[in-house]
Amino acid sequence: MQINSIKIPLIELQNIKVVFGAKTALQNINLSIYPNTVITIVGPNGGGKSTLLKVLLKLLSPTDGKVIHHRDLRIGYVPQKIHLEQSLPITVEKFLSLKKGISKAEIQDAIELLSIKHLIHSSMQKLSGGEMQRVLLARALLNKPNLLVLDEPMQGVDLGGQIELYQLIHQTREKLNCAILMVSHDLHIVMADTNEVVCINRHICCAGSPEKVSNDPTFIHLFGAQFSQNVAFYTHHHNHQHNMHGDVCCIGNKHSVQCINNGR
Ligand SMILES: Nc1ncnc2c1ncn2[C@@H]1O[C@H](COP(=O)(O)OP(=O)(O)OP(=O)(O)O)[C@@H](O)[C@H]1O
Repeated sequence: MQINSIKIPLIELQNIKVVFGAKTALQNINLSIYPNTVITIVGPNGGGKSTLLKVLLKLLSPTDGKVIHHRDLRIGYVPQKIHLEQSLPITVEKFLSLKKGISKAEIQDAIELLSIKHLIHSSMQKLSGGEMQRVLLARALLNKPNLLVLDEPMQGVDLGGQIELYQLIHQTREKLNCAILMVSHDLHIVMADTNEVVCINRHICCAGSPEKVSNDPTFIHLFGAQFSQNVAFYTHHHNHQHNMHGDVCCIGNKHSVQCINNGR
């Protein structure tokens, strides 16, 4: 059975609770991830985001609750960072070929999709933050995932690189038609293409569209009113607006003062 119906989740979390010793890291977590959707998980440090990813990926068994993976689920996972042995240099090409059961053609496809051909002979240990993220993304795509899980993909990447990397993630999603689940602090960059934001602080504090969440008092309390306004601004989806005379006054993300005022 194809899981292209919006009704069948790729992953379902039911009443998840995770306790570490005396500490409750997560409780009452109910979450469904549907095909072709983009979910961004936000929350304060120590709020349980990484723990939630581990539970989702079945790397950690919850203390209580159920994790249901659809049988056709194929996950591509981009971790926050990987540990590389400095004394054992490995090229990008070799690193990508370590994944079992993957053909040379599939590696080639991923290299082209992520535009990393110029890096294939480079040592993994010498890549910049942005280059490393591209390589990790290429590796995650090798098994043609229908769910891409990204744990803070913009960490260690400079601002210009972040926008470029995010565009690559966006293109990848369009090409593979996959769902994306991402933990990110860079809401102003990722929000525009996010269908749902889930704000976690041990439990789900608020969830919904970026517009809805950025106006939620809990979100404003956690992230501040100014930040919340920026998020609302970046979630403005139209690629143009008209002024009172009917002329187009902004295109893409480039807004003139006039159109911002008109938009309010
Ligand atoms: N293996 C563990 N043993 C004990 N406590 C843990 C363990 N893993 C996580 N914790 C605790 O659970 C809480 C949630 O941690 P988690 O790493 O999931 O938060 P986070 O939202 O990802 O944080 P950050 O934004 O700082 O990465 C923290 O208080 C953390 O100290």
